[in-house]
Amino acid sequence: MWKVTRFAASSRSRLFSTAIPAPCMVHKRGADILHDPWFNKDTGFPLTERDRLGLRGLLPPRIISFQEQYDRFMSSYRSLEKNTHGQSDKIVSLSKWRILNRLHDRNETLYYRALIDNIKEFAPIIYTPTVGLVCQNYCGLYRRPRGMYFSAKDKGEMMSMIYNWPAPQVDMIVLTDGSRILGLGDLGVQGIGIPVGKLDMYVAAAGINPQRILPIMLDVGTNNQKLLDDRLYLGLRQPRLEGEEYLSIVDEFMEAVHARWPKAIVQFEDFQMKWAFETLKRYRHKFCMFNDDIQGTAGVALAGLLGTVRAQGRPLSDFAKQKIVIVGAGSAGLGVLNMAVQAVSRMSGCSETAAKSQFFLIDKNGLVTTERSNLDPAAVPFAKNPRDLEGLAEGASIIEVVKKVKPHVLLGLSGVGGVFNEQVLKAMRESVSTKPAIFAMSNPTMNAECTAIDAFNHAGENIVFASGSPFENVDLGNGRAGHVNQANNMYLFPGIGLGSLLSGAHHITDGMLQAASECLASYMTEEDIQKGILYPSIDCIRNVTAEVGAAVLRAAIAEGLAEGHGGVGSKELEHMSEDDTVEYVRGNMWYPEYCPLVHEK
Ligand SMILES: NC(=O)C1=CN([C@@H]2O[C@H](COP(=O)(O)OP(=O)(O)OC[C@H]3O[C@@H](n4cnc5c(N)ncnc54)[C@H](O)[C@@H]3O)[C@@H](O)[C@H]2O)C=CC1
Ligand SMILES: CC(=O)C(=O)O
Ligand SMILES: [Mg+2]
Repeated sequence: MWKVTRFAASSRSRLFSTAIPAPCMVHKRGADILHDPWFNKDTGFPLTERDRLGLRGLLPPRIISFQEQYDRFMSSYRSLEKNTHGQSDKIVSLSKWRILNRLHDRNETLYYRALIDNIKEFAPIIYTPTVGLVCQNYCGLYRRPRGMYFSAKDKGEMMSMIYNWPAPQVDMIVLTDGSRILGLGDLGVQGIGIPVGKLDMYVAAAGINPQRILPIMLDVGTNNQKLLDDRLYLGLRQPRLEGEEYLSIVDEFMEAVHARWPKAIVQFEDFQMKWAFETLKRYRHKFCMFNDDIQGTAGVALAGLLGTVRAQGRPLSDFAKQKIVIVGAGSAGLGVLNMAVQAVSRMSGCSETAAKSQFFLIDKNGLVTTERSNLDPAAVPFAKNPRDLEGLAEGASIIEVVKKVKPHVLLGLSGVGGVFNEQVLKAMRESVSTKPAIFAMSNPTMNAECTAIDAFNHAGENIVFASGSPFENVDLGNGRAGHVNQANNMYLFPGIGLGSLLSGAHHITDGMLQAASECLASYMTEEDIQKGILYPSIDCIRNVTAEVGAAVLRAAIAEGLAEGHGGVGSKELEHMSEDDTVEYVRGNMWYPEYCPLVHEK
């Protein structure tokens, strides 16, 4: 099941091709085209197109090639880096975000080419950690809308509103209600930055056509008093809707989307825990949707946990013997626990009840046991019976649990920066593992449970380390480096979305998600794993996504759910070999290059 294969190292930097891409129909002319980032080529419009589209005289006469436009942009970006040198991280990051965002607003083809070719450098700006800062400062940064906003005041109108979106077809939607943005809490309407950033990753990693993506903010109010008091706040100034009132808004939105684009995939993102689980249960058998924080995160964490077993030089079946402490019993932590327990049970043949014995769950009130009152129903199955705890009591602290359990893995999804303090990290030196693993998965960087430097300094140089937001590798002296992995759901959600889309399945099953995780787990070579490298470099993300997408597609075919997509039917899918499926997925990835524009009245 867990085959180890090596795929082409990088899909980066495709050459600037000379083949002429297929033409693209445009319903506009003249200045309207220049103001539409989907079609705009700025100074790149050739003369024939300037004539055909009524652009003559609206642009400076010299025609600049795509390559030259790209070089100009990168050179402005490098100048900005030089000019902001020495300023605070916040100023530098926001300046970088602004210059990228301006390009995004102006010319999407050039923007996505720059993003794809520099993904390692730009992902931390358009995605975590800078996207968190952007959300926090959204009202001040706001210049023009991106995506759609459905608010509680739109009740009864959503079925017609959805037709206000100008694109005829939408394939991928990322939806948030802004209630738990990264580890930053309730940011209300300002959370729209997250769907925008996630969909940028969809375009860059999965090659979803940017004309077919739709970021959505469902504004049902906010409980963030600071925002409610802020006169610049752009969202509804009311407390969040609760209960049936809340669900009726989400129901109406989901029906509206489904009515216009029945095949679109909807990714739920950064919902507070109660609604994350409730909406997943409510919609997963009715619509083609998934919750990235619960399901995408689980798959990435499981791949990393299995990599950790391999890094210890042990067979994968030893996963069933690993003691794992999970700090954070929210949507992400419980998602990981659910998937990990299922994997243990599957791999060892034991019941899920038996499989749970190796996991220890800690939340803000400490170790979760059956003695806890008012425990969230989603956490109940993982509460420990105090009889099995050999001295650990309900509510035991992280340090108490780590000292007693001596876990192989300490995994944080608490949203609390620094909870893996010096004492906790030092206690990991007593781990029963020769290569203990520390996963500080909370985002953004400030909310990571510990820094990479602290982890290697305090827990020892033999650890395996992963964080949700990027850290530099750690210099261990004598030319040695402590490798920092980025355990982030970005390695899976683009492939889950793309594979599901191409399968034409009506819903996303556990089997499809498991296939995604297994594919990621088997991506790394033994040699990399021995160096503590659990995940591929983000430079390879397009390749990873093609593999993951194909794995999801094959799982849908195996389950008899694949109905096909865009003229490729279920029979054709069934007859594809494994390699054909990967090529089929790859062949469906959009790549940014200027296509000839043809005006259609
Ligand atoms: N790396 C990745 O791919 C992902 C990372 N995350 C990150 O995980 C974090 C949590 O996300 P959710 O589970 O959705 O949030 P959540 O709000 O649903 O859950 C947070 C959990 O942490 C617990 N907690 C809070 N303070 C604690 C403390 N001092 N000690 C121990 N536990 C504590 C809470 O009781 C709760 O169980 C966020 O920072 C988010 O950015 C989430 C999804 C993916
Ligand atoms: C990565 C992600 O989805 C989160 O931190 O919520
Ligand atoms: Mg998230």
